[in-house]
Amino acid sequence: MAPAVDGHFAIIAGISLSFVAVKVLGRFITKRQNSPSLPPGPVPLPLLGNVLSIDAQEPWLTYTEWGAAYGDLVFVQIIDEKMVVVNSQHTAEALLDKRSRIYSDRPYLATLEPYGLSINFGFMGYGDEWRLCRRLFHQTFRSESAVKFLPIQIRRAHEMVNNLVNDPQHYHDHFATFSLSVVMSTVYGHDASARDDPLVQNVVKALIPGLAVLTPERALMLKTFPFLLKLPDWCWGSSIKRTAQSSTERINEMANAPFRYVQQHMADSSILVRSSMVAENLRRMETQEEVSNPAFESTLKKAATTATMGSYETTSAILMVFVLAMVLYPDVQKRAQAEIDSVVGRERLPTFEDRASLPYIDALVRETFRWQPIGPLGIPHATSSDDIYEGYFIPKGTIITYNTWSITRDEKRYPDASRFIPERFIDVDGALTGDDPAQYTFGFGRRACPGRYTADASVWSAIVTMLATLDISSAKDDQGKLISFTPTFTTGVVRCPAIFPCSISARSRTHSDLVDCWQTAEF
Ligand code: HEM
Repeated sequence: MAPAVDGHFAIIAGISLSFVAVKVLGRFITKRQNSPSLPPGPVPLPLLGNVLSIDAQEPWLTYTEWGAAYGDLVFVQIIDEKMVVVNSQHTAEALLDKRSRIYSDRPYLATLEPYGLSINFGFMGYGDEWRLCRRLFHQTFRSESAVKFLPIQIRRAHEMVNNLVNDPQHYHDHFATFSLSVVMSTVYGHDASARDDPLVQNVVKALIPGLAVLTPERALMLKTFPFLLKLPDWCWGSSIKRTAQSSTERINEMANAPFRYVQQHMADSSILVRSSMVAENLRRMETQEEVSNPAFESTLKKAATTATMGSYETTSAILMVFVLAMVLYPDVQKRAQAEIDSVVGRERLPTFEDRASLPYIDALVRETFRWQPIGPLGIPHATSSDDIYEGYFIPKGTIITYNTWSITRDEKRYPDASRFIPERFIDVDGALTGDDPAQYTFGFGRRACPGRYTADASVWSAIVTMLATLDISSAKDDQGKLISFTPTFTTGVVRCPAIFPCSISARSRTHSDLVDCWQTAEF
């Protein structure tokens, strides 16, 4: 009988197991059916994902094409990384602004630590240290505080025009000096000399090679082969380690030298210390015992260095875009100069008090930010937990790339989008429209650019002063023939027009006299 019992038992057990298996399978299938899927996207290859389909030089062009094929949200697999590309302002706001609790992290970059770039809080993960850096930064650069820098910005713009008239060939260098001299004043109270300033040179020495290594390929290489940073000096391939070490040394010097400058000035009672982000916070640190000094000092140094890094390439790249537009669209330049002449006259230079009466200049500034965005993909965010948006599953740790380029190329919003047309921001009454590209060119949510008010004022003061005093046009060769060129752009953290031939000169005798006045004026 025993075998019969066993047989029954086996049958019952079999039926039960099958029942459980069917139940589990049923649940799995229902879950698969009900569970949200990843956003649509191109089919990935095994191991490599979609890497080979992406334009390596201008990835935003590929993402814009995919946006047209798959919609606002596109899922992309890059080797073992998940990425979601956001192709519209509306969806970027819905995720990065309205759900900023989830979408404010940054992806891990294997290049940051070894090259000394982790000092930049713009690349830090979302956490307490980032929060403290951002708070210190915000105190100095929020819109109400940033107004106190306006006189410095105007003064530096005058100095820049002076440099441009005297040495027009090196226009790009003068833009870089302008952008760094503004940030050096605001952050360290340092009045940089117009040329060859040692603190400015430290920045250029550190950042030109430092930012160049911030490419996704370099980060991927170090993530995949971290031993490259540990190779002994005699070994082939150890140059990467040495480049990383020297980058770290240069960045440390760039961070420490201006900090020491403020501390030494504060210690010397005979020197009047200019108000600046670092001086104000060091003073506060002396009076607030509860602040842990070394930790606070290190955070302050990070916030200050990030301001320099955040300003360096961005402001000068926008001014390069402006000059390119003036060379290619001379009628725009004429209309802008006519507005300045009629509102400000030719006897004085524009100031911020004139800004509200110069709508065409503001439209031109907006178009400069839109026409050739200097950050076509901004800085990527990352999710810190799982999310579901409009039925799509976005897993924790996904890289979120918002495609600013595709927003600027939306033909419904910007007809003839590839042309430089400031009039698109002017309404029928001649006033500015409500469409301001600052809503998307400075990023989104809690990580949106905290330097945008200073950036906007620097760019406006530089552009209005150049338009008031200079003529910018195509360069001519020795025979007087126009030199034609096809604009090209650098790629890297910031997309900037590569140096192109152009002619920059004072608009008239009156204007060159004004330039001479600034040269001799006591500021
Ligand atoms: C033309 C000028 C500029 C443009 C177009 C620009 C644009 C941007 C963008 C797109 C981001 C990333 C935002 C995001 O992740 O959503 C960013 C971040 C940042 N920018 Fe700017 N920026 C400019 C100038 C400046 C200036 C002048 C400063 C400093 C005074 C600055 C400081 C920063 C900082 C600190 C961050 C990192 C914020 C964080 O991660 O919390 N930027 N900027």
